Amino acid sequence: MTTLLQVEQLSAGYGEAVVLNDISLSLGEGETLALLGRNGTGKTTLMDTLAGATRQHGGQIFLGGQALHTLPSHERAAAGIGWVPQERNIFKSLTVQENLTAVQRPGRHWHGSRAWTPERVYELFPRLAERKTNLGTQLSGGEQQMLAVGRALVLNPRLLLLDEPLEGLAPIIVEELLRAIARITREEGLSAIIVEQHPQAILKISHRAVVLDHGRVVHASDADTLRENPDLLDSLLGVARKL
Ligand SMILES: Nc1ncnc2c1ncn2[C@@H]1O[C@H](COP(=O)(O)OP(=O)(O)OP(=O)(O)O)[C@@H](O)[C@H]1O
Repeated sequence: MTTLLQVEQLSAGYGEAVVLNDISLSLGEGETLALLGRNGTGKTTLMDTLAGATRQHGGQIFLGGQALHTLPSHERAAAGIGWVPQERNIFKSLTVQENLTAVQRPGRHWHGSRAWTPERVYELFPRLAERKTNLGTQLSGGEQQMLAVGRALVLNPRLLLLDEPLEGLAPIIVEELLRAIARITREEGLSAIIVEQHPQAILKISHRAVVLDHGRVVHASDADTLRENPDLLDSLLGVARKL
């Protein structure tokens, strides 16, 4: 398995405050990582740090062998990071179609995979196809999340970062998004890191799992180890909860 992402002794935070301490992890090409932990343990900070949106205090990040830690955020996007932050950064004053075409990088795709285009995004999310001419403000929360994922896909990333993509969505939309995420990752082989508060659904489609507590890695294994051992999962998240 070729290593896609290599994180070494990463520490980062906001201003002088250090939130992440000595984080090391790696992810293979085509693998999905479930990033777990109770509230406030640093999951979002880690995603933001990979995307270049925090203050890095130490350590290194490599994507496909290329050093990311020296690059500003927009150059990390060009290097292959597709970031879907918690706040779903879509352009609300543009239509669905404009949101997708504004950021599209049509010429780029990796390892012979099929390039993502707005048309492919519509095929993945038929609800968006019906809303092509709607403004971002006219979309439901679920549709906004689909559009946020679609915007990251048309950048044709090497690594997709999904921060709580299911948060606050109706069960039927959660099912649709989970199916789409499984298709993108499991079937199409796009590498991803997914932060989620409800771990079972994400562990089912992930290869690897990492649990954070107090900004440190307290568990790293294959996803099945945690999925098949709910007591271990509870104790990892439960221990964190008591602290
Ligand atoms: N912009 C910020 N400035 C300063 N501190 C912050 C900022 N954002 C988060 N923090 C702090 O960093 C720590 C980790 O927060 P983070 O949001 O990364 O955790 P999380 O595991 O993603 O939690 P959640 O599940 O609630 O999103 C917390 O102590 C939080 O207060």
